[in-house]
Amino acid sequence: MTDFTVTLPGVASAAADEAVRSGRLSVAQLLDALQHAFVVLDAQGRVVGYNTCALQMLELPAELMQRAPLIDDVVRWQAARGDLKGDPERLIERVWHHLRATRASGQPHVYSYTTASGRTLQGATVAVPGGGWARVYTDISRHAQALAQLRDSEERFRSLTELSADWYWEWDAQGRYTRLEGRVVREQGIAPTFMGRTPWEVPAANRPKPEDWKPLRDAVAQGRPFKRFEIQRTLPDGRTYWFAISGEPVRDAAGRCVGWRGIGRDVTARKSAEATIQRLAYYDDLTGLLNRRAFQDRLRQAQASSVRSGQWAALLFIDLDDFKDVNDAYGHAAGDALLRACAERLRAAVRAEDTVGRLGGDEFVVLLEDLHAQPDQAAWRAQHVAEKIRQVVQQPVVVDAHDLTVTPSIGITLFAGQDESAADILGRADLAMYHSKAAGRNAVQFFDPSMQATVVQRATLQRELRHGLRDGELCLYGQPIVDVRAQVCAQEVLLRWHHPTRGLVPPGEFIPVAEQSGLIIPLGQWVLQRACGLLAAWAHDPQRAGWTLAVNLSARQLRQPDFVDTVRRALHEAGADARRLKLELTESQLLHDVEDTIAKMEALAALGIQFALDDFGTGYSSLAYLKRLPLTQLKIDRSFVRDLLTDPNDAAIARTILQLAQSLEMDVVAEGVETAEQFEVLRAMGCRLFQGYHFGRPVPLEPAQPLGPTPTGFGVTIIGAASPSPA
Ligand SMILES: Nc1nc2c(ncn2[C@@H]2O[C@@H]3COP(=O)(O)O[C@H]4[C@@H](O)[C@H](n5cnc6c(=O)[nH]c(N)nc65)O[C@@H]4COP(=O)(O)O[C@H]3[C@H]2O)c(=O)[nH]1
Repeated sequence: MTDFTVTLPGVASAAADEAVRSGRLSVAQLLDALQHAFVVLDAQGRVVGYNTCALQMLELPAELMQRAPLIDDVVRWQAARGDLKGDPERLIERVWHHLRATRASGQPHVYSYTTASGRTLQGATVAVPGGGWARVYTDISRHAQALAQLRDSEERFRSLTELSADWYWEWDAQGRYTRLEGRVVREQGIAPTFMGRTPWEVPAANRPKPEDWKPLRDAVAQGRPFKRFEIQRTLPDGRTYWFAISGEPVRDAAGRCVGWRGIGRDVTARKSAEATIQRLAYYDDLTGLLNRRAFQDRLRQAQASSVRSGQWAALLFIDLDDFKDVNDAYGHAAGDALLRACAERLRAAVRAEDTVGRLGGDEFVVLLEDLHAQPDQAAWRAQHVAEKIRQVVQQPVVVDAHDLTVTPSIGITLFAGQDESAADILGRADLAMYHSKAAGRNAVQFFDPSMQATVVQRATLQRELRHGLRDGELCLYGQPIVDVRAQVCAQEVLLRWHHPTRGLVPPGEFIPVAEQSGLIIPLGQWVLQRACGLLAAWAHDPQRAGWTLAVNLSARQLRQPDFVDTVRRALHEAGADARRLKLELTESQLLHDVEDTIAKMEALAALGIQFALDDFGTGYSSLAYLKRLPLTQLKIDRSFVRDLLTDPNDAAIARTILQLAQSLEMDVVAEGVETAEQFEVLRAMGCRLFQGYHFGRPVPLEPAQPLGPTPTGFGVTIIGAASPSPA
């Protein structure tokens, strides 16, 4: 056995090199210490050197190696033991081929094999000067094992993604897909669309808006894991599918997020099952309307929201009269068709935000929310909708060439708040519906008798108002507006209705009825025409020629598309001076469709018409918005004037309005001035125009009355009787 004393530059440390050089450490010992096996062959391929590690690692018997065997014998021995697989003679041929190739090329030959005992060795053969070879072996069993495990795990992962509905994905740190794996990915052909893009860059049916992606993008931005983020996409073949992705950040050694990985799961089947369950659980199969359970839920929500909004809501209970007869006479299929037609008509008769349900059989329910803060106004609106429903339901439905007609009996109840159960409310509406049936069917009844009375009264009033307008029962009164010297400079037109049996009906009672029924349009037009007529007549009267005439406008009038033309025509036909006409609006009227309102006001202002803002201070006017309107006058609401002398708040409000008007270059009229003291205080505050009982109550404007002295002694001239008329 030869012991080598060679220097291996770069392999051993300088100290080891020194130790070897000085003979204190043999190369064999050094390689033993490094856990490398070392075998040296001479030019004939005979083993001329080896270290202890070679015997252990290669598991070669010392007797064999001490005989200085040919490499051929060692190979035969190893093949016989099963370390090397194949025919020994062919193996020997291969060994020699590599030995020669190594010498010819000067390059080492590196190879690995697994012994019969399961050890994986990596060998490197180098040609050494003088014609021999050195072979160094390293035991790489642990590394090979780890590699095999990794291969196994990759294999398992691959079959998992092949067999399951889940797929695997990886993103870079920006959330762009960098890897997609799995059968589903292949089958759905999504990889070309996804790769290199973030999920939010690929269109999704359920997330059309950028903010729909916020939860996912936040998780990515903050490096947080996320679970089951659901996305609905349309496949290239047009089918829709749903998937849910879950992921976690991948971090580098410093803990920085360098990317993401996770799984995507096809949840289409679950989604469609959920949709079916939802439909079955909440919707009526026949009509697609909400079923009883879902409707009761909505009713409870409506109760909660009425608490927040302070608005009344109504529940309408609709039962079809004699529906059973249709079923008996024409069969169930015809009955079903009729129910479906009714459902459609109900849906069409209400606003999109109202709720329609079917409780079963021929019983339908309609929920109307946010009707009004006042119960009687809410009742009136509910009645209006119920009447519309009554009309549409009784239209014939053609089924199998038969004209089928049913009439509805409708019960209404109003509710606000959560003091009663949804079942109670339903019960009340149901009871009211029975009253409708008892009252002869095809009718609408309220549960609450006083509500019923109000609604009936209003319906009567509406009918009578229509007749009253036709029969000349309405007339114009005027109330003077005076200046600081208490001289009349304008009049406000106030409508009066001389009812044949009820006497004088105040406008507060009939204007809302006229507004709701739409009668306000012809009524308002009539007022405008008469007012213009008056202005034209005054133009020839030196005492009144300088007066302006203020006319109240309703919100609905202003919303008429041809409103500007209507006013222009009224002025033109009467031959009145537009500069003498003032239109009074309230703040709430201006809130509706601001741009349209401004456009109309500007068109009218261009004709010379002036605008006053009535009841100022009681609404929500924003100053920025006030500045945009062509207003010339603010009217301080009489509620502030009433307690002016006793309530410092009201005084402060009045003063502020005056200052505000001054800065906006507008006039101010103080309304409801009833005493000389109020007049004095307001005058001292800088108010220049006044209106109120102190100067004159509203009195008939037509036919024109002779002017007379004022009873207040302020030198005010009023039109009409010398004594105040009832307002
Ligand atoms: N307590 C008190 N009240 C005073 C005093 N001075 C005047 N009033 C009353 O205050 C109301 C002023 O009219 P408004 O604020 O425009 O309020 C009007 C206006 O909004 C509406 N209205 C009247 N005529 C018409 C009209 O032709 N068209 C429209 N759309 N609405 C009208 O009806 C409302 C009520 O009118 P009226 O009952 O005539 O009531 C009038 C008038 O009689 C006072 O010193 N003390």
